[in-house]
Amino acid sequence: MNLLKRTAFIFSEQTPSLALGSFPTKQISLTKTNPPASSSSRPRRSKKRFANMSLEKLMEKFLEQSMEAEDNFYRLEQQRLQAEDKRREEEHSRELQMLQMLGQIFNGIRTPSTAPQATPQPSCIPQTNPAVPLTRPTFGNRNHPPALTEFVSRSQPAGPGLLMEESDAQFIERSFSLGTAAVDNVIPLVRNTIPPLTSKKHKGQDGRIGIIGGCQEYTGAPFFAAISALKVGADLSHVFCTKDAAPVIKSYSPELIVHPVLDSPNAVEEMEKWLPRLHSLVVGPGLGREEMLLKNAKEIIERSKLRGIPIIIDADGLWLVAKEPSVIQGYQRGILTPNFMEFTRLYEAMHHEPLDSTDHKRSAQQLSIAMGHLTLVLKGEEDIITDGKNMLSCSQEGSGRRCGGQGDLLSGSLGVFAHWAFSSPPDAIKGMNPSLVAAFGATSLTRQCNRQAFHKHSRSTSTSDMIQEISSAFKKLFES
Ligand SMILES: NC(=O)C1=CN([C@@H]2O[C@H](COP(=O)(O)OP(=O)(O)OC[C@H]3O[C@@H](n4cnc5c(N)ncnc54)[C@H](OP(=O)(O)O)[C@@H]3O)[C@@H](O)[C@H]2O)[C@@H](O)CC1
Ligand SMILES: Nc1ncnc2c1ncn2[C@@H]1O[C@H](COP(=O)(O)OP(=O)(O)OP(=O)(O)O)[C@@H](O)[C@H]1O
Repeated sequence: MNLLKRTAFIFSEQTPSLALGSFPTKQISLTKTNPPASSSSRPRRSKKRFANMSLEKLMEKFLEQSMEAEDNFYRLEQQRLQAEDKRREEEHSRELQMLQMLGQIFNGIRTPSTAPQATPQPSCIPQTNPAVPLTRPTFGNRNHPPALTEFVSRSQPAGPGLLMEESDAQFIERSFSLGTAAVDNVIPLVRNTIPPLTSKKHKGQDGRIGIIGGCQEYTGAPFFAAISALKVGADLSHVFCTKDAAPVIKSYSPELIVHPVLDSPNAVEEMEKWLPRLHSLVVGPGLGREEMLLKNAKEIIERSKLRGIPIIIDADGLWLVAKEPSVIQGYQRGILTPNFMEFTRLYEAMHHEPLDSTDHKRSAQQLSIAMGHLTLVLKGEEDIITDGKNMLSCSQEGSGRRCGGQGDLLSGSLGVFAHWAFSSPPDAIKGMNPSLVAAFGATSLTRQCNRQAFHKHSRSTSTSDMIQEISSAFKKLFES
């Protein structure tokens, strides 16, 4: 009723056409109607009721028409999005065809007589070797080299069974840790990957991140990952979770786009529709270990690999990898982020022998190599980051507080850093593996958030407190 009174006030203060835009002025005249001559003799109350009744009708009509207008708007918007999707897919498939042709030409130049002829491929399903990253759109205001340059410079063979420059044993012996020096050496590279904030860009360009996870038991983990991605600088954050987890996750934040599809009968198709729009995928936070959910997650990983999307695998996603390493093995845009427990499980699954826990760096390197030089982030007192050839260690000061969910903050942020790093030209990161740079950015940030939050909340520090620190920790590390 208060709303009605307020509306009546607004209408009566303005001209009809200003008050209701395109709504017929006839209706407005209701509010302007002068009371009948005899009204002065009526009791004051009934006059009020009469006025209210007119307003109710007016409001009803108003609401009806605005709902109609809204419906029209959404219908048109949906048509626009569909057309946009189609355009992008065609563009994407043209780009892939071009890359495949260039790849063939390039192979032909390197080994003219022995290179096998690639069989023609359907335009929209690239058969690109997953070890060869696909180019992705670069940031608006940078003079990036053309796609060919990036393709050629990053198409060094790597992965299981592929040629490598040194033997695996040599890699291990040659391993190095940058220790504290890494902070000085790698942070500037992380900075170089961060897209500048300009008025020239549109929503989505700085990152559209997908999180696969969220089930009946775990709704916090995908939320932490998705909101962290937004806070780090992604424009849009999508969560693909089960039907019953969706309303819960939505209720935590209106800023997340939540798809209740992970347990639907056509889950994979539902999620795949979104892949062309996603820049990176984080698989595992709060996924759970139910067979059907793991199967859907596996299938979506396979389809994302075909599109060259950076894939971060954490938590229950690592459970899946321990059972079926081939799902991600050798994919050069894959990053695993195990805690020690998850690391041990993976190591033992790959090596079929107990982990020698005296030398974490060596074990991490061995596991990365066994996984086809996948980047591995072994979290702990010191975060060990390795792709089997190079090793970084992040010892940014954190705190002694180990509340659950910190790993989710890490994997969500890594989704964004990975997109930025893979979209940067090689010279911005001095030819370093983009996964390593991204992982270093995300671990430094997580630990800095932990430190800052602990400073304020000490033993009560929770992951939500850490997420509140993302903005200032980010500024401190990368923008000052
Ligand atoms: N709010 C939410 O919704 C949150 C939900 N989450 C979600 O929960 C799901 C399951 O994830 P998880 O990590 O609890 O499962 P799992 O790997 O079986 O570990 C279980 C046991 O392993 C041990 N352990 C753990 N870390 C260790 C270490 N560093 N070093 C050594 N041991 C270690 C420890 O054993 P204990 O100490 O009890 O002997 C622990 O109890 C997953 O989807 C995740 O995303 C979380 O993200 C948190 C916030
Ligand atoms: N002992 C430690 N000292 C300092 N930082 C640590 C320590 N252990 C973990 N961390 C940091 O905490 C973050 C999360 O690691 P953690 O091992 O808690 O992950 P997790 O168990 O996968 O988390 P989650 O609770 O989300 O599942 C990492 O950035 C890591 O650097």
